[in-house]
Amino acid sequence: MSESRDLWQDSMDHAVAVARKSGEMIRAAVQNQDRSSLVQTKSSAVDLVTETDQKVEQLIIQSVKSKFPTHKFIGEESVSSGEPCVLTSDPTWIIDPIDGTTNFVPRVLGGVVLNSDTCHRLNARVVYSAIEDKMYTDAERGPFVTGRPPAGSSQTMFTKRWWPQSSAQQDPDVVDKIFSSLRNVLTLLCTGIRGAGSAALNMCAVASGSVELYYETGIHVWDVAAASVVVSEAGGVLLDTTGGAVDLMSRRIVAANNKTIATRIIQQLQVYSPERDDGVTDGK
Ligand SMILES: O=P([O-])([O-])O[C@@H]1[C@H](O)[C@H](O)[C@@H](O)[C@H](O)[C@H]1O
Ligand SMILES: [Mg+2]
Ligand SMILES: [Mg+2]
Repeated sequence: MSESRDLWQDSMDHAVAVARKSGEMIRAAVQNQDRSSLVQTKSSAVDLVTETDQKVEQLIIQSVKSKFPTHKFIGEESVSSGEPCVLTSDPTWIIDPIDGTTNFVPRVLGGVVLNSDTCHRLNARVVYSAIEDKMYTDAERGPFVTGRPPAGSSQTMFTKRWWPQSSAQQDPDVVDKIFSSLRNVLTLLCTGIRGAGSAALNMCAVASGSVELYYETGIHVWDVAAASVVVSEAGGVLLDTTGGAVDLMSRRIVAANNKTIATRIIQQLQVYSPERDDGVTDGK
């Protein structure tokens, strides 16, 4: 085994182990009737964080630091507390301790509370649906081949549901663009629309072939970093909502079963551009 393969395997093993520990913490919090009293807000009154999000992120960071002291981090709650959101060429763990906090708070569960993390540059990644106890780690096994054609199939009709999603928006112009895009795509033949309340789980649904498409603007790098690797490895397609190559810091993403489906939807979308996660403004 090469040195980089060893590091990849070590990182994957560690990510899986710490995701399982995080899952125990999340499930214990779900049993705790009082946890909604620990909810705070971040960038706006509808941007929620709980004590569990913060504790899980610290658990992951401390655990990874003790195993890989030189690795870097981009964590949702750390960035929210003022840490930089910068991707360098160093191995970097991109952490979303709970993806789907707005479901976690009122205990609307059903598999939408999860932990995702990824070690950028090694492509080690884990998306763990803590409530379902389902680990999305390997495109060759597990949930990806349970009788459904996975992403990457040649199916080009919308025979299944597809999942657009939007986080809360305060800007009426942006809301107009969201509804206009939705009106355009609803006129295409599809069997229905859904949203799990978790960007990462929506993308894993594309990877596993449960749905054909997911798109969203306003997500952050930690919402989609790990799941992007899962989609790619399952043979799916990732693009920017502009039709260009996906840029994880741009906060825009389309994940689809194949390029034909992605392109048909992109033609219907009205593009808007939230402030990038890395703060870069030059022409993007
Ligand atoms: O805040 P969080 O629960 O980690 O992540 C959110 C979820 O993925 C949600 O589905 C998506 O619509 C938001 O854009 C994300 O920010
Ligand atoms: Mg998230
Ligand atoms: Mg989160």
